[in-house]
Amino acid sequence: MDLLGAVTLFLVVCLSYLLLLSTWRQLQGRGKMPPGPTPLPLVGNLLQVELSDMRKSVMKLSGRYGPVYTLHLGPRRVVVLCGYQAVKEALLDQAEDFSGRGDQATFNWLFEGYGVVFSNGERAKQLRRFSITTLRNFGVGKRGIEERILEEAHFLLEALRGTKGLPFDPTYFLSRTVSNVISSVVFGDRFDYEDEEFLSLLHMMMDSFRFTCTTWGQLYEMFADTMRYLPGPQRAAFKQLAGLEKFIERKVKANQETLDPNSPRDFIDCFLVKMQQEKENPSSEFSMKNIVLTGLNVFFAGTETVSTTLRYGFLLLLKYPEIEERIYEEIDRVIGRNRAPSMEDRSRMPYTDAVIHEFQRFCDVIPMGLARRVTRDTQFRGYTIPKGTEVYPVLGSVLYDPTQFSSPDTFDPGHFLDGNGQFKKSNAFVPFSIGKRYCFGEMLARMELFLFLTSILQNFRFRSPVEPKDIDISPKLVGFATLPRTYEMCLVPR
Ligand code: HEM
Repeated sequence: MDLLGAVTLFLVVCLSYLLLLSTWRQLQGRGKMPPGPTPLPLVGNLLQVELSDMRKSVMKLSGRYGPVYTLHLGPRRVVVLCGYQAVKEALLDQAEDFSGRGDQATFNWLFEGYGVVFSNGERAKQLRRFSITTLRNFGVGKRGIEERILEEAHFLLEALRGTKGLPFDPTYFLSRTVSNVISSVVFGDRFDYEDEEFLSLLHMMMDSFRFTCTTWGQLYEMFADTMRYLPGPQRAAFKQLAGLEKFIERKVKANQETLDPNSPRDFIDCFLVKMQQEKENPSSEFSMKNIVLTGLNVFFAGTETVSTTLRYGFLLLLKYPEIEERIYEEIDRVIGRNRAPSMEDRSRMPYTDAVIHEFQRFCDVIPMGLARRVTRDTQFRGYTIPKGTEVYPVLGSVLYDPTQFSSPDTFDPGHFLDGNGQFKKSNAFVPFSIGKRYCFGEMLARMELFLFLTSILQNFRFRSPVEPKDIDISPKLVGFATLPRTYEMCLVPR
């Protein structure tokens, strides 16, 4: 055998060994893990999923392997939970076991386990408790924030009047407005709609969020360890996240310089005060890194989710003008034209409430949920899931569960109405997830959705520049989030 032959043989033997080792490792850890498609070495189940629509893929696989199964996203082994029953049994009935946080690879590039959303254990407990209390102290879930939302609605209506009935893309109208509500809490003030820095922050949030929904973003979920060092669209997302981090760092510094511990102005001030109070406590999680990343978590989570829901919801109303018509009737009957809407009106507006619930169900903004992790070796439905294993509670599979909703693929507010036209709750309404790590922005989000929608429809009628029958309400991207197609609309004063 010549030298070339010997080298080739050596390489083939090495490669085969590596492939066998990788397969053996993947299979070995399985024990009594839930069943699932057999993974290939290195790439896992890459060939069994459609990266352009992970929600569809994971739901299809559940048809074959059942509501609880194991999936290999490249080298990442996750347990997938599909359907109302499985998600509820895990996240509610075994809440403590499933209370850990899993990875979201794009965001992990920046967060690395810090900040309230992506932390685990004691850090997550301290940051979550603090964040909930502080938001409440700034009026979230109470009258205080309602006034702030209505004030912001006023600015929005003003800006919308400026469109003068001409077609416009509502994306930034909505994100500026929504973002200003959470900005008032986190930074103590709203931004002017024309503020260049504000617009660039919104772009950074929107673009990095969008990246997580693309095929490339899903590929990154699988091969982040390698791809993070390679060129590609992921680098633009990192740059946007870094830009957001820098902005919050500057805000924290400015607050530090002018802090009066006796009268905290915003979330950041409260965190700074807590840092001072706990500076002698070695197990305190109130650190510089956590203030910046928690501030960014709340700012980001409070912006993209609500504005995407409204944007998708408006498209649905353009498609179904008869539904819009019924909301007008309810607004005119309950609120009238001479005063602003209030949260007290909601219980007397079952149809509007049902439409908003149906927006959230149909839009399925976070379709795969935010990955969880089991906090200890966990017995679940006869399987053993080892401590630390990641879990995907597929919220979309609950929101579209045919055992819970009569016609899940149809946009129908009737899913939330009883025979008398009264609002009907559903346990499968889980866009904010459930259990120990459920979204604590839920109250705020629901107030914003109701007050912004009713304020706009009290003043304007929607018109679509294209025929309703030609409007495509299927999503443009489905990945970490579900995003609607880009569209234009016109507003006619009522
Ligand atoms: C339509 C609006 C919203 C939707 C659909 C939504 C959805 C979600 C979902 C699915 C999770 C994961 C929960 C889990 O793992 O169980 C979550 C977590 C979270 N959300 Fe929201 N969210 C919305 C609005 C907001 C708002 C307005 C805020 C601002 C306060 C916010 C802040 C958070 C935070 C901080 C977490 C992490 C909680 C934790 O890890 O303990 N969200 N959200």
